[in-house]
Amino acid sequence: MPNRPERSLAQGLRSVPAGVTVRVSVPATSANLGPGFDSMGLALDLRDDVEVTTVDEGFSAVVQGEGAGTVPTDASHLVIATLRGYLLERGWKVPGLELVATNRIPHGRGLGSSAAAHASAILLADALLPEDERASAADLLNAASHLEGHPDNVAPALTGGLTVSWEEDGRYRSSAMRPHPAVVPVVAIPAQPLSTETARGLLPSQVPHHVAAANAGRVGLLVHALTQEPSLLLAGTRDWLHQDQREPAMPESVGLVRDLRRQGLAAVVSGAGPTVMVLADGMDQAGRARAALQAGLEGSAQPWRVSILPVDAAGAKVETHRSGQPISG
Ligand SMILES: Nc1ncnc2c1ncn2[C@@H]1O[C@H](COP(=O)(O)OP(=O)(O)OP(=O)(O)O)[C@@H](O)[C@H]1O
Ligand SMILES: N[C@@H](CCO)C(=O)O
Repeated sequence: MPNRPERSLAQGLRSVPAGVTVRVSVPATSANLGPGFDSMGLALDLRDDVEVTTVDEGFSAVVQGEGAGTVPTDASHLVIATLRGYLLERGWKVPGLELVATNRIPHGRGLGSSAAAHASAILLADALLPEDERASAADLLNAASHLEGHPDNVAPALTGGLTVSWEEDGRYRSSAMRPHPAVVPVVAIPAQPLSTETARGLLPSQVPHHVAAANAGRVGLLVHALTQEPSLLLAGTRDWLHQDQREPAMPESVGLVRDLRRQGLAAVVSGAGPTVMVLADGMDQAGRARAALQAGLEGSAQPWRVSILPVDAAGAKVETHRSGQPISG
């Protein structure tokens, strides 16, 4: 059978043959959405496209767009390293890879760039395997979430739309919903990044019971507001668990969120920040949110990109091409 992998007796690993091309396209995501820390996420219409081709030897990456000139272009590239690690866990290896990434998701801004990279790697690795070796969607979500450390970005990156994720007995799971069509995300993305690791380091290990209870109530309301009644988004996005605690690392963003909320706009810190996102109720409010963001950022010492970033409903897309055969979805 053409392209059938051969067993490597030396390591007991099977090898993906050279000449296989796989492409993946994964959307940006905004996690937390206010009170849903490490559980809620929304896919946004901005994509990273990654293509890998298996070759006889060597690992190299060509990176265009976001991260070009800063991320590694050798075997330590996040997608290449993650892809190889996952294949190894599955009992496979790849002799060499050429990767071409067209990145549009800015790094370290709270828009799920690392989750998109982890999801891309797992999907690409899975697509390189023969069909009878492929994992289920639930297993792919679990694997990518473990790499990320939490599932809130990975889940919407895979399924699109709005997701609620949870962990049970060491396994990550997720449920996807369709957001109400009136919900329009508006983002303000600063030039200066903030690593998720730094932002997580500012969180307390414990919170009072009444704080946890208040946040839990707002998450329930948030799901209702996002899917049924967007007029409740301001109340539904109220958080006490993480945004204020992270203010020292992103004072401008947290100050802007407060200012916008006082104006009646459902503003949140996107993911671990420092991007600020307003979940607007309809296009008129989205226009007001954009103007309010621009006004609030006048005089900032750094440039910000303010734009409407619609919800992505499609999630990740994968295409495979096996030596000479047409690309298949
Ligand atoms: N497409 C990519 N290719 C290579 N490395 C990447 C890619 N995307 C992210 N990274 C790595 O991940 C880092 C950013 O991850 P980090 O978790 O700090 O922020 P984020 O994922 O953009 O934001 P958040 O998790 O808050 O949504 C980058 O600095 C880079 O090292
Ligand atoms: N829930 C995560 C999202 C960023 O990866 C956080 O806020 O730290």
